[in-house]
Amino acid sequence: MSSSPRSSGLFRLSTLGWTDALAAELPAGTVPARVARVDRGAAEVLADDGPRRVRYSASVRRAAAHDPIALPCVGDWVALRPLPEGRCELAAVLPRRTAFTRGGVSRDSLDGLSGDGQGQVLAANMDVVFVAEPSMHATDFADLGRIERLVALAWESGAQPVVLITKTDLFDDGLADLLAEVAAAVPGVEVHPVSVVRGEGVEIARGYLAGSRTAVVLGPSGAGKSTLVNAMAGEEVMETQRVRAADGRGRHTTVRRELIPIPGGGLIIDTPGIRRIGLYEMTDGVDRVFADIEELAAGCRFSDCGHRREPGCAVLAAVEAGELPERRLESWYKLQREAAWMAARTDVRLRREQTRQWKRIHREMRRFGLYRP
Ligand SMILES: Nc1nc2c(ncn2[C@@H]2O[C@H](COP(=O)(O)OP(=O)(O)OP(=O)(O)O)[C@@H](O)[C@H]2O)c(=O)[nH]1
Ligand SMILES: [Zn+2]
Repeated sequence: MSSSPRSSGLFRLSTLGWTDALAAELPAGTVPARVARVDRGAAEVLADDGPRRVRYSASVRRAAAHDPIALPCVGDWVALRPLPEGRCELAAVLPRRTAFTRGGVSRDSLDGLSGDGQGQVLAANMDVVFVAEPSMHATDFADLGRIERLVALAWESGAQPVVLITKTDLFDDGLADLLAEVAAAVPGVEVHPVSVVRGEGVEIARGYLAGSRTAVVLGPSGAGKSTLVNAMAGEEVMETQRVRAADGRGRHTTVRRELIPIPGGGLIIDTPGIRRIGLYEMTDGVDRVFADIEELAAGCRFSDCGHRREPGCAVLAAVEAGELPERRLESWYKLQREAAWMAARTDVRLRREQTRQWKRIHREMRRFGLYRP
């Protein structure tokens, strides 16, 4: 991989977000690149000399088989190791500064909760998480519960959450009320109306990328994520309204997840709409979304108040007084339950993992004649 002065590789890398801190993590004999897209066992990366498709090294594949979190994902900085004939392999994923991780989804589900305790990283090393929620979706208004869930995950990612209420041109009346309701659902988070049709909010969204910052856009299918990314990039970079040729049902959906450099600076990651997004391991993501309720709870008579029927409950009093929507209280219960369930699953998974490792060690000891039960 030559980096002639003409191609000014370092300049190119810095526009992709490369920093000295990252340079310190780069293993000897490798060169850096940023993942623009992943598919089975290979990634498209942006290196100093342009895009390339690279396969995963054996050690990356092994790590990923052990824990899917270790799989390269869009936004990752990776180390490429040169191979013969000018090819190279993806030899390592550099430590992630931030990561948006959702709980794994499996077939078994319990009480409406599903997951196997494993996570999937949807995007890494972003500074901002845009939570895109349509103001109108079919006949429904913006889903506040979905916003709360995605913002909790966004806080947990380590990046700054920003809510974008999209397609506001479809909304005649009451937009200001809706925006106020959304703002109340995510205290401390900036909320902006966006209409690509009217060209509203696009510049505000672009402003978050100033200084080679990276943002990811997450939200349900049809939220207008790709349309917004196109407007920000000023060109048709994502396929929108793509008709599925095979069955002709006319469903449009983004099939590729991509890291897109924005003219004028910054990068944006588009993601396919996800129907159900489970919580992953939570530290304070849920607490931050419900900071207002946490604050109210400090005023409950009992310090272990469950806010269900206890006397002197300040949370229930706020619901009674119409200061706290009951919907929001229910949403808090639900996300707390899910976070606790996920934590329990993670514990089970870790224990199982340890047992597996012990069994392997015992097997090997036996093989080498070191272990006699
Ligand atoms: N009225 C209106 N329609 C919009 C706006 N933005 C996007 N749309 C339309 O909404 C539909 C979905 O837009 P997309 O950009 O494909 O949505 P997406 O969120 O990327 O969807 P997935 O790729 O399935 O996740 C398309 O028909 C767009 O033309 C907007 O600001 N106003
Ligand atoms: Zn209480």
